[in-house]
Amino acid sequence: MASSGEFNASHIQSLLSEQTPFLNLFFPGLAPVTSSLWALLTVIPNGYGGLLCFCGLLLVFGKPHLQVTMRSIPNRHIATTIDVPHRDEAYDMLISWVCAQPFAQSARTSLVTVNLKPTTSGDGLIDKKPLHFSPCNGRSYFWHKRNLFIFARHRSQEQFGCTREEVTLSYFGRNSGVLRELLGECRSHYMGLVENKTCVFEHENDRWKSSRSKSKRDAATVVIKEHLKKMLIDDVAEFLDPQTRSWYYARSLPYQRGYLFYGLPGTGKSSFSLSIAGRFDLDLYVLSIPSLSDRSLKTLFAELPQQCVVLLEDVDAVGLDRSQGVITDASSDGRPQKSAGKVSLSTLLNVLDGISSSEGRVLIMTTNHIEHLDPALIRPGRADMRVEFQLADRDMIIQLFFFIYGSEPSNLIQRDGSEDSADEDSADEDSKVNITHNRELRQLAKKLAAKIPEFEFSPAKIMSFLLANKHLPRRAVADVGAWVEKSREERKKLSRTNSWVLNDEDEIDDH
Ligand SMILES: Nc1ncnc2c1ncn2[C@@H]1O[C@H](COP(=O)(O)OP(=O)(O)OP(=O)(O)O)[C@@H](O)[C@H]1O
Repeated sequence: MASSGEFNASHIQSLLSEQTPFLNLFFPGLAPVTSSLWALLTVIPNGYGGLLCFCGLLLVFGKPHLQVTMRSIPNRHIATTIDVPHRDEAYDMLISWVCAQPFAQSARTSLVTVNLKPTTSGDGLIDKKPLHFSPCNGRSYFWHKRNLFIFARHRSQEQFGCTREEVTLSYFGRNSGVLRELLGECRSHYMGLVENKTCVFEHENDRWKSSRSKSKRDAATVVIKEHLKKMLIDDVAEFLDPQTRSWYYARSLPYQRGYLFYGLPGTGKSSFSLSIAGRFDLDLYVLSIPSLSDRSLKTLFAELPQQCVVLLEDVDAVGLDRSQGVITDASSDGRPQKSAGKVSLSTLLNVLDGISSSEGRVLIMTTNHIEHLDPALIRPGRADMRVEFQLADRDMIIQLFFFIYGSEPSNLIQRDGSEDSADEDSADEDSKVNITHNRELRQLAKKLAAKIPEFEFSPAKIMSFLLANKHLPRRAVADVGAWVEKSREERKKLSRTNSWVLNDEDEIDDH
């Protein structure tokens, strides 16, 4: 009579032999390996040993699948998760908070980035190229307010070299309020970082991407005619007033306002747009028409938030033809030229008026060539105000001088000498030095303005000259005559080169 041990061994042996074809089903192509392994198993007399080997094999071959399952169990049944889209500002909020946490410093796989905003340290000094480490390609566990969280981030390379990123935040528990609270904390942290800054968004692959946060630009730092500056700021303030919003809604009018800033390059159109966004604490969304297609323009406009400033640069680069799929546009010299995949006028007009246009939008279009714009683009409703940004006149030159060399209010320049002497009589020693300094600055400013011809140079050009002498106002005044001559020479040379290029192009076209 066979012992029970023998019976069990032979029973298990036969059982296992029956599994071989079944195993081949799971590991196709590995028949030689699996059959010899089973042969090995079947000669093991002890059934438990065989079972152990079976489990071991399962572990070896099924490990990847097992890992995924084990990982997804807590996610599905124990944890609460929030996905954070890569291109949304919520992502910046989360990442900037994560970077500041101790667990981010000790993560085994990190992503290091330079210049993640902002770059100013606590004491107000610029922290040059700070490094930021954030956990990457994996999961990081961290405790926060007695809850265990998982920060998971996976970066992968997509087509055309784009990086795709998936970020999730989970916590072990079923109360989604905990995650929302943490994200609220991330938001407060981020808002603290961007306080007194203007968030600038640019486009990347048809999506908005927060590109940088810039210190708010004070309107006083952009030198344009005072009455124009005041008119524009008052107009935007009035538009953004909640009462105006109700007024628009009551009449079912689209709550939008458009401006056209035109003028030569370097006259402050973009700078003033930035200062408007900063003044009203709005984000700035920058679109450059030459780098867009019809499709991307539509997508980007559809994704604009409710209240923001949209800066549409170089609108003269839009197609001249109103039809879809336009093939002509205006070149910088004004002559139509062939182009492909550019924004057509009809698409631009549609997105400006379309239902996808955001409410409370302040649209600023800029151009160097107002004469090339289709009247439809700049009619009231699309461009409610048209403002010319001019080359520097005497007043602006003096303002630029004080902007660089001192904080003297520009209206002091208008005073006559008698007020100076009255000031001087009542001043103590320290302020006497200041008054003498101010008086000298005023005289230097007037001299400089007398040497630069009005309406010939852009504020940007004069600014760059003054910046080259930023601590030397007297030298600036002494050198300005030579600078004017040199700049004129350069301009002549440039226009000669341009006309050669144009003539050459004409000849090529004729052939
Ligand atoms: N009116 C101005 N007051 C102060 N700074 C100015 C002014 N105009 C230009 N600048 C300076 O010159 C540089 C270029 O100015 P900005 O980009 O605003 O000019 P723009 O008119 O928008 O030029 P473009 O038409 O080429 O886009 C900036 O650094 C800005 O600070």
